[in-house]
Formats: sequence, C-alpha cells, structure tokens
Amino acid sequence: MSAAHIVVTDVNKVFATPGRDVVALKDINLQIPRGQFVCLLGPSGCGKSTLLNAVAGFAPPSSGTITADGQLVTAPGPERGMVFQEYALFPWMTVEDNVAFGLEIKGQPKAQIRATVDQLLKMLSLADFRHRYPKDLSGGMRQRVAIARVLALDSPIMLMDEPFGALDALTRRNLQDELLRLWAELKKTIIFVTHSIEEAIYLADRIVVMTYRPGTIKRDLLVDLPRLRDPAAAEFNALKRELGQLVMEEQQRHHNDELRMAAVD
Ligand SMILES: Nc1ncnc2c1ncn2[C@@H]1O[C@H](COP(=O)(O)OP(=O)(O)OP(=O)(O)O)[C@@H](O)[C@H]1O
Repeated sequence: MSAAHIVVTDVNKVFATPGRDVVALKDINLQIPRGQFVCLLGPSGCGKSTLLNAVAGFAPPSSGTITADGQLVTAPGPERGMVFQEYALFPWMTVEDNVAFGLEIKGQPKAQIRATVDQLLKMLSLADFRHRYPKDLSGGMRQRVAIARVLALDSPIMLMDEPFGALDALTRRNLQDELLRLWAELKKTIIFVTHSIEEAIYLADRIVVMTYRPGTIKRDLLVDLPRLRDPAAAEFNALKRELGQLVMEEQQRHHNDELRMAAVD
C-alpha cells in the first residue's frame, strides 16, 4: 500500500460530445500525502472539477485508478467529504438539522449527534444561527454550514470545488482563514479547486497547475511560505507572477479554442 493518502495513477477522462471527443484529463499522476493542502489551479475548462469529481467517486475516470486511504475509489465514500460552490444545503432544514443530517443517516445516537453539532456550530461561529433556514443566511454563512456538515462526518479527506467562488472578497478571506485554522487543527487532507491564483498561494502547501484540453499537469510546486501569508509580501508576489504566466498561457489556449469553435459554427 502506498504511503500517500490519495494516489492518482495514469488517469484519463474522455467525454464523448457530438462532433468530437473532449479529453478532459490526460495522464494524470498525483500522490498526495496525508494532511497536505493541495490546490488545483487553472482557467475554466482545464479539468479541475473533472479530476475532483473522479477523486470524489462521482464520475469515474475513463482509464487509470484512484485510491484514497489505500482503497480503490469506485463510488463516493465516507472518507471523502465534498464541499461545492453552490452550498448544497437542504432549504427545508434549519442550520442545525443540515449539520446533523449525515450523522442521522449514519444512525448515531441522538445525544452524540447533539454534542458534535454543538461543537461544530461553535467552531464555525454558527451557534446563534442554529434555528435559521438557509434562505435567511448570507452566502458566507451558508458556506460555513456546508463546511460544518462535511466536518460532522469527520472525513479525513475534504474535496472542495471553488467553495468560496461566489463570495465577496472580505467574506472569502474570512472563510479562507477559518479553513486554514480548521485544517491545522483537524489535520485533514484537502484538495481545493480554484481559478484564483491568489487564493491558491494563500491556502496551499502545494499547487497543481493544469493545462486546458487536454487537461494535464503543467506544474506541480510546493509553496514554502509561512502562514498566515501576506499577499503584499515580495515572495507572494513573485510566485503570483510566475503562476500568472502559466495560467495565462492556458487561458489563451481556451480563448483560441473558443474562437476556433465559433468559426466552425
Ligand atoms: N459532462 C460533460 N460532457 C462533455 N464535456 C464535459 C463534461 N464535463 C466537462 N466537460 C468538458 O471537460 C473539460 C473539463 O471540464 P471541467 O469542468 O473539469 O473544467 P474546470 O477546470 O473545472 O472548469 P470550471 O472552472 O469552468 O468548472 C471542459 O472542456 C468541459 O467542457
């Protein structure tokens, strides 16, 4: 068994679409150690979500294998919690019921559920909002509930697909800091999808930059800056420039592809 927590081996994913096959992932190999915070970075369409969904077990690869905790991934599993950009909360349930939901499905005793929910609501500054419904919360609050709900299941792996993409800058920074605090405390392995270079540098131990069609790994680098990171610091900006160049090349390829497609239409 590999020592890595998540192992992606020779993964390819092809979507058959009318007129042409889209190679969303090509020859992806990744070994993610336990507790590492990895950001998948790249412009729209480079396969970040496809890779995350494959690790989540929602959409298996066309070829290749993925293991998590040493087990072959063939379907979603309790060791992999997923947080989406759209909060995916149950609108008819209160905050506390949303957080408790997964534990009730697991059949945990009521007192134990209550204790876990209380602890998580406190941890995520939601205790005063426990009886509210999602529609009565701000976007940032809703995303806190979504994170609390995944943490309730105590999955060692958290998969996050642009979770803060819809939030304003200040709320986003607050939640990034909150996530870093939780990660340091709970020692989860995190794969976090973003197209924000700054977000990736602010959060990650490691940034995997992907290419646009076919989705391959363009650069895989470790971010060796102390936390909490200062986006105004020289090292931060040097890395931002370097990654900006890489992402821009892929954005350009995306743009050229769109122009080509428009010409065909
Ligand atoms: N179900 C599907 N059918 C056909 N093509 C798909 C499907 N899902 C994704 N694709 C294509 O696969 C490629 C990768 O898509 P994916 O959503 O993984 O990219 P992404 O990097 O996550 O982009 P975004 O940030 O826009 O979500 C894109 O070119 C996309 O059009």
